[in-house]
Amino acid sequence: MFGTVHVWISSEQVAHDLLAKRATIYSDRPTIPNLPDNRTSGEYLALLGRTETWKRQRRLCSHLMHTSALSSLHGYPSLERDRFLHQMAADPPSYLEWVEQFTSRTVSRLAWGTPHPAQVLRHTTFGLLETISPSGALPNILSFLRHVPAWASPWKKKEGARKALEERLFRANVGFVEERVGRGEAGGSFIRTVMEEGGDVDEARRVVGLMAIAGALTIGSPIQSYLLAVCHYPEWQRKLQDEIDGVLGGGCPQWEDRERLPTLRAVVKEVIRWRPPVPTGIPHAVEKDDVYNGYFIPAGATIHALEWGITRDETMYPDPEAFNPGRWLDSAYPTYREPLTQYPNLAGFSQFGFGRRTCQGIPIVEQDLFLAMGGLAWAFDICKKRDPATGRDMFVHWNDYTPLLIAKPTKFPFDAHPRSDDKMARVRERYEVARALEEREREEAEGYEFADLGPEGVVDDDVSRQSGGVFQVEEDKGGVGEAKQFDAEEESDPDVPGLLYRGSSASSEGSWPETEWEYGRWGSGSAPCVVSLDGGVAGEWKADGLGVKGKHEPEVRVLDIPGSWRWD
Ligand code: HEM
Repeated sequence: MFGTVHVWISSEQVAHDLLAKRATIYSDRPTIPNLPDNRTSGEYLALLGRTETWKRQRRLCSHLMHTSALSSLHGYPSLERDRFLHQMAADPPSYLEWVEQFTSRTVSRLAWGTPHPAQVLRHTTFGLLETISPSGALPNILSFLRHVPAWASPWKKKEGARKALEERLFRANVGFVEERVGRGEAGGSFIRTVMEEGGDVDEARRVVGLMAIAGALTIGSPIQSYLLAVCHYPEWQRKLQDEIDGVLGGGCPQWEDRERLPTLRAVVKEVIRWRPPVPTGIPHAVEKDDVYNGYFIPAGATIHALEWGITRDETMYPDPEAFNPGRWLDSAYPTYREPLTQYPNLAGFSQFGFGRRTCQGIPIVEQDLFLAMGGLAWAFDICKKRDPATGRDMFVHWNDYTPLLIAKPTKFPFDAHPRSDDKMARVRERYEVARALEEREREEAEGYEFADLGPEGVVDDDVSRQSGGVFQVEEDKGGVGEAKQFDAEEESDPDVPGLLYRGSSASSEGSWPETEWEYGRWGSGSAPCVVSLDGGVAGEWKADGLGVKGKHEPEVRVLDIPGSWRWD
């Protein structure tokens, strides 16, 4: 393809033979045309070539993950899960937002001991995903476009602005931990561990940043796929609920219960198999000419372990299109393994890659997914939504996923019926604990400048925008919304992407928490966003790939428009 040889592997055995057994030559990464220094810059460990920097960074990443796993990830996933269940109970249609808040807040806590950077992290991470995905930026397909000079390249401008913001975010986060360590108030985090051990904080800033990036957007995919799976396979939701109720006698699954909940672990693993979060894998590169089964593979070829294909192998996964956690629990299946107190688990699963480049985040993935899916099954009966007009189930797609490197199901309708009043009372109780902590954390962070990102960690500026203004909006949410300050930015260059609006809103009657909003103008997102001016609809567009970052998918009425702001 345009002068590069690509090798696609859709068999786990072949992937293992090449990428693991011949790891000495198959552990490099290819150059990403739209991020041409990815192999050398030391910014993103997962994208580095097989260099000394990669080896050092991978060792550090592995050490931090191990240390954190030993302390059960400081209980952060469980704390955020309780908040997540509460959000889901309050407003199920906004599940995309709640899922992403759950994953990005959890990983922010793990990385820096605070959830505060989560919103900006989501923003910068999504941008990086676009930068490196084949479908996210044209130079990744038409590689000669990488030679377009920076001033003329919309991709370079966009990436430059994104990177600058990310850099400021990561520096600010590390500064925050430093300050808190100095005061003896820092919660457990990867960065704190490095500081306590006298490690290289400068390098750790990048490694921990990459770990946060890796966790912020990936884990949401299987949580959303779980919701999709139980809409199509309600019998597995029932089996899961039977196990949870039978074993825990009404309690909500905690990480300590994992040995006793094999069905829950099987559901977690099967969701990942059924809908691989990284369906095309992250490519390796081969450093020397090689021959395998009569095929010549030239040095420099890009090697893709096609995770999707691997999960469709009928010898390993009979009836592969079916969502069937039973394949991990019943000795009649080739994937069954004993003892069930330990298996199934995610260690060594093909979906996390091969050889020396395997994923380092499995302890986080495993705990986040166990708690999130276990909590959802414990609290809700998820089912297809009934159309009030026809009385029929509304359409839920089967496999309509987003096109970037990390694939997620596009939005679909469902109902989340609370399973009992008692459970909802417990959700509220546990949320109160999480909320009290959040209040304290908000106060702590108040005096701290998170890279000038604003008191709520909202993106404050972006070089891709060229002028700005401030105006007021009122949101349409059953008449109980409080109008809040909104920042709007005009973009004079329609080809330069960026946020058009951002701001925050809160209910004046306490019916929903303060939330942040971001609206974009173009991109691949699917949430429609309507903006009206002076009561009339002035424009309608899809929110950018970030989706609508607030809790609502509202109509926004602009009340006051500054002279500098122009509709275009
Ligand atoms: C559902 C969630 C996740 C999935 C499906 C996933 C999957 C993957 C895959 C397929 C690779 C490439 C492996 C290869 O090249 O052979 C990878 C690499 C990596 N992952 Fe994950 N990952 C997930 C979450 C995480 C999390 C939470 C972290 C946080 C620490 C993480 C850290 C990494 C790192 C550091 C690498 C690069 C390793 C290297 O290049 O040496 N991942 N992951």
